[in-house]
Amino acid sequence: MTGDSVSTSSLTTLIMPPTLRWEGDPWTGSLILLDQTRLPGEVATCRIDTVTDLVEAIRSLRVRGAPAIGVSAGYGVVLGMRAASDPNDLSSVHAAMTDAVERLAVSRPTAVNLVWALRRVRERVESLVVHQTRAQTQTILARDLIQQAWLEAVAIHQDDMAMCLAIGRHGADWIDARFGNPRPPCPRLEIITHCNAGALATSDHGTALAVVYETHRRGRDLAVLADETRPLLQGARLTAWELSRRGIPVTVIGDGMAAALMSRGRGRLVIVGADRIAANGDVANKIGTYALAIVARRHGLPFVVAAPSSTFDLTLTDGSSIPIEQRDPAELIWMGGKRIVPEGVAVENPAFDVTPAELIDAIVTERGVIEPVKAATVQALIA
Ligand SMILES: CSC[C@@H](O)[C@@H](O)C(=O)COP(=O)(O)O
Repeated sequence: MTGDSVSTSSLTTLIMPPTLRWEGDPWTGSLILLDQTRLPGEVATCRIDTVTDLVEAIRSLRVRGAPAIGVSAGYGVVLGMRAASDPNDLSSVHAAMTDAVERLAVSRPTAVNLVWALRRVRERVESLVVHQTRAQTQTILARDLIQQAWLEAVAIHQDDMAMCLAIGRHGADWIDARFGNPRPPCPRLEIITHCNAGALATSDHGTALAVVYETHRRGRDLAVLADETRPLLQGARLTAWELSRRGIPVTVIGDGMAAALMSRGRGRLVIVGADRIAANGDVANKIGTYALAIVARRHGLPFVVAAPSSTFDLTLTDGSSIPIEQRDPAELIWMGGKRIVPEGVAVENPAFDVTPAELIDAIVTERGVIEPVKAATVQALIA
């Protein structure tokens, strides 16, 4: 893995660089990731050429956010196929694909977009292999197989951008219907969000933040309160960075502050993203989301989730069986290179929690809005 870096201070007027992109052709090109572990201090990219490097990048959150993990994993399969023991042999490339899919699938357990994208690439490659076997003539070369995998990865990438834009439109329609005329003297809409469900978590635009961007584009006066999101500070480091770069007023608050602010009339709406949504509408998202949903209900604020259909896992009847990633306790024990938890004290670090459907007022998808949130309405839009 190699990379380039530049200090952000000289870049404040530049547009955000892409979260991820493919550079070059399918056979020799690379996946270029914006290294999110280095934001906001540095805008640095890393060049990914192997499955091993991509697994490391996903685990260490260089690339993160459910949709962005899925899109990069699609390209990761291409990298794996290219590294086959005999890149000119069909069965060797096929075996390398299976190996890449298996290794990438376990890189992070909660975001279902990862296995969704891997399945799309695998199915496209396998349908060609089956076709080839039936035809009994060698019409498909190993390099064609790699190209087909890459074309599917590109399609996933493009679909993700289109889904985010559609989520933005449906979410902004929902806000217009709920809060009325967006033009002044309409009071400022203060939106609370958690973690980062923005352009950095997707190919572009985001999910929760796509709604913010579209609502802002339509002329509504709005501002965002961004939870800092302990322990890795995606809210403070990433959401605040991307919103300020796009000219949206943003204020960072500590994770425990939302209830107190709401009790004093602050915040009119909560919008968050999702990593996996069960068939009944239970939502797994960054740890702290559940607490935010409870305090939003207590104070009468609508609690909205924004996610593409690729985030739904209809094989799970409810959220109790969503796998929750347990991350290294060191993320909590250390801060800025200093130990903040005494030696010998136990630490737990679940990265996600599950918000029950009953606390969610609406789920905005690229297909429309699920409201009320329950098994029947999820089924009607997503199945
Ligand atoms: C559109 S992103 C939705 C979620 O993936 C996001 O809210 C989130 O929880 C990200 O967690 P992360 O651990 O940073 O990958």
